[in-house]
Amino acid sequence: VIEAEVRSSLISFLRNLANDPRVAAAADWDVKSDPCVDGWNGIGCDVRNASVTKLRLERFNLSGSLDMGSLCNVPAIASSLARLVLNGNNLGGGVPAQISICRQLTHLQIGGNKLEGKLPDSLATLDNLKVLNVSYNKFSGALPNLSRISGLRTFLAQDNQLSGEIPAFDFYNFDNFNVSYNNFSGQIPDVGGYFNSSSFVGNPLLCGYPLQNSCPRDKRKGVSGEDVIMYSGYALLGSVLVGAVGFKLCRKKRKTDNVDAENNVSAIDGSGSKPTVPSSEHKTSATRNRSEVSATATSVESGVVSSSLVVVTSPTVNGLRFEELLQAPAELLGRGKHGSLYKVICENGAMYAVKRIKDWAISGEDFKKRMQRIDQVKHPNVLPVSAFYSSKQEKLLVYEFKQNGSLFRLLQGTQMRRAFEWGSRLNFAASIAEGLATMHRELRDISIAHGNLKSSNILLTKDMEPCISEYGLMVQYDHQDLTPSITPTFKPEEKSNSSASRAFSSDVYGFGVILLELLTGKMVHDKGFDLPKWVLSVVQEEWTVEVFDKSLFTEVASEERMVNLLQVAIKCVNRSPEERPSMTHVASMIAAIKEEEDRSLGNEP
Ligand SMILES: Nc1ncnc2c1ncn2[C@@H]1O[C@H](COP(=O)(O)OP(=O)(O)OP(=O)(O)O)[C@@H](O)[C@H]1O
Repeated sequence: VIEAEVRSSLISFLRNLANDPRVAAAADWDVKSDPCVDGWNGIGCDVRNASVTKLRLERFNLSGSLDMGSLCNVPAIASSLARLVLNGNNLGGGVPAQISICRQLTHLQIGGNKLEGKLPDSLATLDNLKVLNVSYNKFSGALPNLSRISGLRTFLAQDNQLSGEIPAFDFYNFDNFNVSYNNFSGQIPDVGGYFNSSSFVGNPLLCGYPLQNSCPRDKRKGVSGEDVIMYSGYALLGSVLVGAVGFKLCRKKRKTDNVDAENNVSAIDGSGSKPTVPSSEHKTSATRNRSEVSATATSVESGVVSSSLVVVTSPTVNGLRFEELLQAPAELLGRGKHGSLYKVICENGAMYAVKRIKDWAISGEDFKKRMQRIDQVKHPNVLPVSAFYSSKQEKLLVYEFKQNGSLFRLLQGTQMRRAFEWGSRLNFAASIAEGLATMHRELRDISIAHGNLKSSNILLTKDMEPCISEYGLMVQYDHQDLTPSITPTFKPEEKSNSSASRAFSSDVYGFGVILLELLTGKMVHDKGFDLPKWVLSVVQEEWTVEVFDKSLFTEVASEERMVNLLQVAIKCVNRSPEERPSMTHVASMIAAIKEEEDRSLGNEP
């Protein structure tokens, strides 16, 4: 039964929306009845949790306004409402900023109304949004920085009076995109060939590909980049380093036994202003294979000087300076359960991905040892950490930024009929297995597994080779301590006698899921979809061929080897961790399949 507060807020929202008592009455919105049990018109529920998840009133003759406050200020609604669909009515007024309190919204569809004013900036904080349709309204002004919503797949804003520049969207992620017939200006961000001019026409001041009119030369640069910088400027380190007014980067002696990151707690809190950073010279030795440098932060409050950043020098990060990292604009790329990821562009053009993990209960010394041990194992299919930083509250891990994205994105593109052929998929499987097997072998003695293996953590190098990122960032399940720090939601319940072997077999499970994604073209990230379960049910019905990605059959792919790889995947996702093979075994099974594939290709006329 839906609680009274929810019912009365819904009634208030719906009555404002309808602006006509007859519509409200006809829709059975009655505070004395239950929206889920008595089936109010337009309301969708999750009956098990007694919560309202959808509000769908398309072409319902509504002529009122959006009173988002009465809806979203009720926590029980804000935490459950995923879809608000009001297309094709006569709604007027604006979109109130309180809409962002409804944090679970995945679909906001308010196209074909008479809504007006500026779209609130708070819209850009709706991190779960996948579909946003504001088309055919009277919206004006600049768009909020919607490019920060990494999961956005559909953005429809055609036929409004929107102006300003188009945010630097990553068009790769979009299934639908349309901003035609508005007043947008400036250069169109790189659409990467995913959308044609029909998505942009009818904006006289817009220029560049895919429109015919090229941009004036001096305006070409930095338009969309500035947007990103404006939004994100200093977001990363500004928020990390409040309270610290002076930073000095100093070269330290090679021995780093005095690096005690726990000391610098006082220099750090989580609020948000920009630190002042006096310039200082620092160069790492290019001749040394591995050197360590630490940056020093001084807290005004405490006067404590403390070490912070450890740069693990490699050819790609030689010369990386902490101060440069601090000053570089940072763009938020993702905010997961366990940390946020930022893209940082240094002055020299070098790009880094900085992972910020909060509340990892590991001592600074242990963290440092852990990172250094991981760094000692080198494999071409594993992305090394370039630098790391530790305080009691948070850890920062700096990686090279990989512009070609992740396997997750590659597979998503495949769902949109972009080619990813069988041979490459098999190579991916073999390379990831090799990389993971090496890491497992070398780090088994100190029990460091990956901990969060999934296709978005498999990045693509510039040669489109896969590399495993974020190895070992997750605290392991300690047997005594029953707080599982990281367990991807798709994993089955596991009962293992050793936390270490549990972590390694979890990686094998994660790898099995990646294999299934490669083979089926379906993504495990889709909420509520249990890919291993689905595959097993199909295979048990002896419809094995049905599981494979249809696009694989357009080429001469060996069905036999696909089935062999599927069998490896099924072994990996065994619900019992003890039954799963080791990664070394998995890698050798896949290598054998690959050899067979190569032989068969060689034998072909
Ligand atoms: N070094 C990198 N270079 C380029 N893109 C990266 C890099 N590291 C991660 N990404 C991408 O940035 C996005 C956000 O990363 P993030 O790690 O926050 O997401 P996630 O893997 O879904 O979450 P989590 O790892 O916290 O479970 C992902 O799409 C990921 O593929």
